[in-house]
Amino acid sequence: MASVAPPVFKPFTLTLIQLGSIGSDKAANLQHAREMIAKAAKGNSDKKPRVVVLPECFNSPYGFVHFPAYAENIGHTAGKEYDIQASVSESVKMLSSAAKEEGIWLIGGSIPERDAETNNVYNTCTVYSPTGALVASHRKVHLFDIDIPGKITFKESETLTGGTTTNYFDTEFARIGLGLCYDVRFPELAMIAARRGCHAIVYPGAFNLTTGPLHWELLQRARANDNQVFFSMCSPARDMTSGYHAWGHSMVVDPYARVLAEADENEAILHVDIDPEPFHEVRAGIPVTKQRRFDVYPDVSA
Ligand SMILES: NC(=O)CC(=O)C(=O)O
Repeated sequence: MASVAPPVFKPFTLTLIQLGSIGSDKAANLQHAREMIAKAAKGNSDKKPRVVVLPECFNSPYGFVHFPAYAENIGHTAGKEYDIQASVSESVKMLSSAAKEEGIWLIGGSIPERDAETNNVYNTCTVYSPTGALVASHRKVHLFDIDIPGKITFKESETLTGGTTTNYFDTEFARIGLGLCYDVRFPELAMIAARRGCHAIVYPGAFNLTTGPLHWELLQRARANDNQVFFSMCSPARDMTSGYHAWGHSMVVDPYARVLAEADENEAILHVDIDPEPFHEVRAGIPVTKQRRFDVYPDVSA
Protein backbone atom coordinates (compact mmCIF):
# COMPACT_ATOMS: atom_id res chain seq x y z
CA MET A 1 0.00 0.00 0.00
CA ALA A 2 1.03 3.62 -0.54
CA SER A 3 2.69 5.07 2.56
CA VAL A 4 1.30 8.61 2.16
CA ALA A 5 -2.47 9.09 2.38
CA PRO A 6 -4.06 10.32 -0.85
CA PRO A 7 -5.29 13.92 -0.99
CA VAL A 8 -8.98 14.62 -0.38
CA PHE A 9 -10.75 14.10 -3.71
CA LYS A 10 -12.12 17.43 -4.98
CA PRO A 11 -13.75 18.39 -8.30
CA PHE A 12 -11.48 19.26 -11.21
CA THR A 13 -11.53 19.59 -14.98
CA LEU A 14 -9.61 16.96 -16.95
CA THR A 15 -8.67 18.06 -20.46
CA LEU A 16 -7.61 15.65 -23.20
CA ILE A 17 -5.75 16.82 -26.29
CA GLN A 18 -6.36 14.41 -29.17
CA LEU A 19 -3.35 15.72 -31.06
CA GLY A 20 -3.14 15.66 -34.86
CA SER A 21 -0.38 16.42 -37.36
CA ILE A 22 2.22 14.13 -35.73
CA GLY A 23 4.83 13.67 -38.46
CA SER A 24 8.51 12.89 -38.81
CA ASP A 25 9.74 16.42 -37.91
CA LYS A 26 10.19 16.34 -34.13
CA ALA A 27 10.57 20.11 -33.77
CA ALA A 28 7.28 20.64 -35.63
CA ASN A 29 5.58 18.00 -33.44
CA LEU A 30 6.78 19.76 -30.28
CA GLN A 31 5.70 23.16 -31.56
CA HIS A 32 2.24 21.92 -32.50
CA ALA A 33 1.87 20.19 -29.12
CA ARG A 34 2.87 23.43 -27.36
CA GLU A 35 0.28 25.43 -29.34
CA MET A 36 -2.43 22.90 -28.53
CA ILE A 37 -1.50 22.92 -24.82
CA ALA A 38 -1.93 26.71 -24.83
CA LYS A 39 -5.30 26.39 -26.56
CA ALA A 40 -6.44 23.61 -24.20
CA ALA A 41 -5.29 25.46 -21.07
CA LYS A 42 -7.59 28.39 -21.90
CA GLY A 43 -10.56 26.09 -21.31
CA ASN A 44 -13.97 27.44 -22.19
CA SER A 45 -16.62 29.66 -20.62
CA ASP A 46 -17.35 27.28 -17.71
CA LYS A 47 -14.32 24.97 -17.57
CA LYS A 48 -10.82 25.80 -16.37
CA PRO A 49 -8.51 22.85 -16.97
CA ARG A 50 -6.44 21.62 -14.01
CA VAL A 51 -5.00 18.48 -15.64
CA VAL A 52 -4.15 18.45 -19.35
CA VAL A 53 -3.22 15.22 -21.17
CA LEU A 54 -1.33 14.57 -24.42
CA PRO A 55 -1.47 11.28 -26.35
CA GLU A 56 0.98 8.39 -26.53
CA CYS A 57 4.02 9.05 -28.72
CA PHE A 58 3.27 12.70 -29.47
CA ASN A 59 6.75 13.76 -30.64
CA SER A 60 7.52 10.98 -33.12
CA PRO A 61 5.69 8.75 -35.60
CA TYR A 62 4.22 5.71 -33.80
CA GLY A 63 6.25 2.71 -35.00
CA PHE A 64 8.91 0.60 -33.34
CA VAL A 65 11.41 1.33 -36.14
CA HIS A 66 11.25 5.05 -35.30
CA PHE A 67 11.71 4.90 -31.52
CA PRO A 68 15.55 4.67 -31.31
CA ALA A 69 16.08 7.67 -33.61
CA TYR A 70 13.67 9.86 -31.62
CA ALA A 71 14.70 8.67 -28.14
CA GLU A 72 15.81 11.29 -25.61
CA ASN A 73 17.65 10.88 -22.34
CA ILE A 74 15.30 11.85 -19.49
CA GLY A 75 16.90 10.33 -16.39
CA HIS A 76 13.99 10.68 -13.95
CA THR A 77 14.00 8.50 -10.82
CA ALA A 78 10.81 8.22 -8.75
CA GLY A 79 11.06 10.07 -5.45
CA LYS A 80 14.16 12.05 -6.46
CA GLU A 81 14.08 15.75 -7.33
CA TYR A 82 14.59 16.29 -11.07
CA ASP A 83 16.71 19.18 -12.34
CA ILE A 84 14.88 20.55 -15.39
CA GLN A 85 17.65 23.10 -16.11
CA ALA A 86 20.18 20.26 -16.42
CA SER A 87 17.87 18.10 -18.57
CA VAL A 88 19.13 17.25 -22.06
CA SER A 89 15.63 16.34 -23.26
CA GLU A 90 14.08 18.98 -25.51
CA SER A 91 10.66 17.36 -25.02
CA VAL A 92 10.96 17.47 -21.22
CA LYS A 93 11.99 21.14 -21.38
CA MET A 94 9.03 22.02 -23.58
CA LEU A 95 6.54 20.12 -21.39
CA SER A 96 7.94 21.61 -18.18
CA SER A 97 7.79 25.18 -19.44
CA ALA A 98 4.31 24.62 -20.89
CA ALA A 99 3.02 23.34 -17.52
CA LYS A 100 4.57 26.31 -15.73
CA GLU A 101 3.50 28.99 -18.21
CA GLU A 102 -0.08 27.68 -18.39
CA GLY A 103 -0.30 26.86 -14.65
CA ILE A 104 -1.57 23.31 -15.20
CA TRP A 105 -0.79 19.73 -14.23
CA LEU A 106 0.43 18.18 -17.47
CA ILE A 107 0.46 14.46 -18.32
CA GLY A 108 2.89 14.64 -21.21
CA GLY A 109 1.61 11.73 -23.31
CA SER A 110 4.66 9.63 -24.06
CA ILE A 111 7.97 9.94 -25.85
CA PRO A 112 10.68 7.43 -26.70
CA GLU A 113 13.27 7.54 -23.90
CA ARG A 114 16.85 6.24 -23.96
CA ASP A 115 18.34 5.27 -20.62
CA ALA A 116 21.84 6.77 -20.48
CA GLU A 117 23.27 3.88 -18.45
CA THR A 118 21.81 0.83 -20.17
CA ASN A 119 21.10 2.32 -23.61
CA ASN A 120 17.66 0.65 -23.41
CA VAL A 121 14.81 2.51 -25.09
CA TYR A 122 11.45 2.91 -23.32
CA ASN A 123 8.04 4.35 -24.18
CA THR A 124 7.77 6.88 -21.35
CA CYS A 125 5.13 9.20 -19.94
CA THR A 126 6.30 12.19 -17.87
CA VAL A 127 4.14 14.36 -15.61
CA TYR A 128 4.63 18.02 -14.59
CA SER A 129 3.19 20.16 -11.81
CA PRO A 130 2.02 23.77 -12.36
CA THR A 131 5.48 24.92 -11.23
CA GLY A 132 7.06 22.97 -14.09
CA ALA A 133 8.53 20.26 -11.83
CA LEU A 134 8.76 16.75 -13.30
CA VAL A 135 6.87 14.88 -10.59
CA ALA A 136 6.35 11.39 -12.03
CA SER A 137 7.16 9.16 -14.96
CA HIS A 138 5.89 5.84 -16.24
CA ARG A 139 7.70 3.50 -18.62
CA LYS A 140 5.19 1.37 -20.57
CA VAL A 141 5.28 -1.93 -18.72
CA HIS A 142 3.55 -4.20 -21.25
CA LEU A 143 4.99 -3.93 -24.74
CA PHE A 144 2.61 -3.94 -27.68
CA ASP A 145 3.54 -7.16 -29.47
CA ILE A 146 0.60 -8.46 -31.47
CA ASP A 147 0.05 -10.34 -34.72
CA ILE A 148 -3.44 -10.43 -36.18
CA PRO A 149 -2.92 -11.92 -39.68
CA GLY A 150 -4.12 -9.69 -42.50
CA LYS A 151 -4.84 -6.85 -40.05
CA ILE A 152 -1.97 -5.69 -37.88
CA THR A 153 1.44 -6.89 -36.75
CA PHE A 154 3.33 -4.74 -34.27
CA LYS A 155 6.35 -5.59 -32.15
CA GLU A 156 7.45 -2.90 -29.73
CA SER A 157 9.88 -5.39 -28.17
CA GLU A 158 12.01 -5.15 -31.36
CA THR A 159 13.31 -1.80 -30.11
CA LEU A 160 11.78 -1.15 -26.66
CA THR A 161 12.30 -2.51 -23.16
CA GLY A 162 9.35 -2.78 -20.77
CA GLY A 163 9.23 -0.68 -17.61
CA THR A 164 9.28 -2.35 -14.22
CA THR A 165 7.34 0.02 -11.96
CA THR A 166 3.75 1.08 -11.24
CA ASN A 167 3.25 4.84 -10.89
CA TYR A 168 0.89 7.54 -9.72
CA PHE A 169 1.12 11.19 -8.64
CA ASP A 170 -0.65 13.43 -6.16
CA THR A 171 -2.21 16.79 -6.97
CA GLU A 172 -3.97 19.01 -4.42
CA PHE A 173 -7.33 17.58 -5.57
CA ALA A 174 -6.77 13.88 -6.49
CA ARG A 175 -4.36 10.97 -6.71
CA ILE A 176 -3.92 9.99 -10.37
CA GLY A 177 -2.59 6.64 -11.63
CA LEU A 178 -0.54 6.21 -14.77
CA GLY A 179 -0.18 3.64 -17.52
CA LEU A 180 0.31 3.55 -21.28
CA CYS A 181 -1.93 2.05 -23.95
CA TYR A 182 -1.33 -1.76 -24.02
CA ASP A 183 -1.00 -1.60 -20.20
CA VAL A 184 -4.81 -1.28 -20.13
CA ARG A 185 -5.17 -4.91 -21.22
CA PHE A 186 -3.57 -6.05 -17.95
CA PRO A 187 -6.07 -5.35 -15.14
CA GLU A 188 -3.41 -5.71 -12.45
CA LEU A 189 -1.79 -2.34 -13.15
CA ALA A 190 -5.01 -0.34 -12.75
CA MET A 191 -6.03 -2.51 -9.80
CA ILE A 192 -2.80 -1.71 -7.97
CA ALA A 193 -3.23 2.02 -8.69
CA ALA A 194 -6.78 1.93 -7.31
CA ARG A 195 -5.69 0.01 -4.21
CA ARG A 196 -3.06 2.67 -3.64
CA GLY A 197 -5.80 5.25 -3.42
CA CYS A 198 -5.99 6.66 -6.97
CA HIS A 199 -9.26 8.43 -7.73
CA ALA A 200 -8.61 8.67 -11.45
CA ILE A 201 -6.36 6.68 -13.80
CA VAL A 202 -5.07 8.15 -17.06
CA TYR A 203 -3.42 6.21 -19.88
CA PRO A 204 -2.18 8.00 -23.00
CA GLY A 205 -2.76 5.41 -25.74
CA ALA A 206 -2.94 4.73 -29.46
CA PHE A 207 -5.19 1.83 -30.42
CA ASN A 208 -5.72 1.22 -34.15
CA LEU A 209 -8.47 0.50 -36.65
CA THR A 210 -8.50 -3.22 -35.77
CA THR A 211 -8.30 -3.16 -31.97
CA GLY A 212 -9.95 0.24 -31.44
CA PRO A 213 -13.50 -0.75 -32.42
CA LEU A 214 -13.12 -4.05 -30.56
CA HIS A 215 -11.66 -3.01 -27.24
CA TRP A 216 -10.92 0.71 -26.72
CA GLU A 217 -14.19 1.56 -24.95
CA LEU A 218 -14.66 -1.92 -23.44
CA LEU A 219 -11.30 -1.90 -21.67
CA GLN A 220 -11.71 1.61 -20.26
CA ARG A 221 -15.19 0.84 -18.97
CA ALA A 222 -13.92 -2.46 -17.56
CA ARG A 223 -11.02 -0.84 -15.70
CA ALA A 224 -13.34 1.92 -14.40
CA ASN A 225 -15.88 -0.66 -13.27
CA ASP A 226 -13.37 -3.12 -11.75
CA ASN A 227 -11.85 -0.38 -9.64
CA GLN A 228 -14.69 2.14 -9.26
CA VAL A 229 -12.47 4.99 -10.43
CA PHE A 230 -12.49 7.54 -13.23
CA PHE A 231 -10.60 6.09 -16.20
CA SER A 232 -9.40 7.96 -19.27
CA MET A 233 -7.31 7.32 -22.37
CA CYS A 234 -5.97 10.05 -24.68
CA SER A 235 -5.20 9.08 -28.30
CA PRO A 236 -3.54 10.83 -31.21
CA ALA A 237 -5.97 11.93 -33.96
CA ARG A 238 -6.25 9.56 -36.94
CA ASP A 239 -3.94 10.24 -39.88
CA MET A 240 -4.48 7.90 -42.83
CA THR A 241 -1.23 9.14 -44.44
CA SER A 242 0.89 7.92 -41.52
CA GLY A 243 2.29 4.41 -41.01
CA TYR A 244 0.00 3.74 -38.01
CA HIS A 245 -3.70 4.53 -38.16
CA ALA A 246 -4.73 5.56 -34.64
CA TRP A 247 -8.31 4.91 -33.55
CA GLY A 248 -8.75 8.31 -31.87
CA HIS A 249 -11.92 8.40 -29.71
CA SER A 250 -10.16 9.81 -26.62
CA MET A 251 -12.48 9.12 -23.73
CA VAL A 252 -13.34 9.70 -20.08
CA VAL A 253 -15.32 7.09 -18.13
CA ASP A 254 -16.78 7.55 -14.63
CA PRO A 255 -16.66 5.11 -11.66
CA TYR A 256 -20.05 3.65 -12.72
CA ALA A 257 -18.38 2.81 -16.08
CA ARG A 258 -20.46 5.44 -17.90
CA VAL A 259 -18.78 7.22 -20.82
CA LEU A 260 -18.72 10.92 -19.88
CA ALA A 261 -17.07 12.19 -23.07
CA GLU A 262 -15.68 10.81 -26.30
CA ALA A 263 -13.94 12.42 -29.27
CA ASP A 264 -14.32 11.24 -32.85
CA GLU A 265 -11.18 10.50 -34.92
CA ASN A 266 -10.19 14.13 -35.62
CA GLU A 267 -7.96 16.51 -33.70
CA ALA A 268 -9.94 17.66 -30.67
CA ILE A 269 -9.82 19.05 -27.15
CA LEU A 270 -12.17 17.52 -24.57
CA HIS A 271 -12.86 19.29 -21.26
CA VAL A 272 -14.51 16.96 -18.74
CA ASP A 273 -15.68 17.75 -15.19
CA ILE A 274 -14.48 15.15 -12.71
CA ASP A 275 -16.92 15.13 -9.81
CA PRO A 276 -16.07 13.06 -6.68
CA GLU A 277 -19.78 12.36 -6.03
CA PRO A 278 -20.19 9.24 -8.27
CA PHE A 279 -16.86 7.91 -6.97
CA HIS A 280 -18.15 7.93 -3.37
CA GLU A 281 -21.72 6.98 -4.33
CA VAL A 282 -20.86 3.83 -6.31
CA ARG A 283 -18.42 2.66 -3.64
CA ALA A 284 -21.13 3.06 -0.98
CA GLY A 285 -23.91 1.49 -3.06
CA ILE A 286 -21.97 -1.41 -4.62
CA PRO A 287 -19.22 -1.85 -2.00
CA VAL A 288 -16.94 -4.29 -3.89
CA THR A 289 -13.88 -2.35 -2.74
CA LYS A 290 -14.67 -3.60 0.81
CA GLN A 291 -15.91 -7.08 -0.09
CA ARG A 292 -12.77 -8.59 -1.58
CA ARG A 293 -11.87 -12.10 -0.37
CA PHE A 294 -8.11 -11.98 -0.10
CA ASP A 295 -8.40 -15.10 2.07
CA VAL A 296 -9.48 -16.90 -1.12
CA TYR A 297 -7.03 -15.20 -3.54
CA PRO A 298 -4.12 -13.88 -1.45
CA ASP A 299 -1.75 -13.96 -4.45
CA VAL A 300 -3.44 -10.86 -5.99
CA SER A 301 -3.67 -8.87 -2.77
CA ALA A 302 -0.42 -6.88 -3.19
N1 LIG B 1 -0.77 0.55 -29.14
C1 LIG B 1 -0.84 -0.18 -28.03
O1 LIG B 1 0.04 -0.14 -27.20
C2 LIG B 1 -1.99 -1.05 -27.73
C3 LIG B 1 -3.04 -1.32 -28.73
O2 LIG B 1 -3.16 -0.71 -29.77
C4 LIG B 1 -3.98 -2.38 -28.36
O3 LIG B 1 -3.86 -2.95 -27.26
O4 LIG B 1 -4.87 -2.70 -29.15
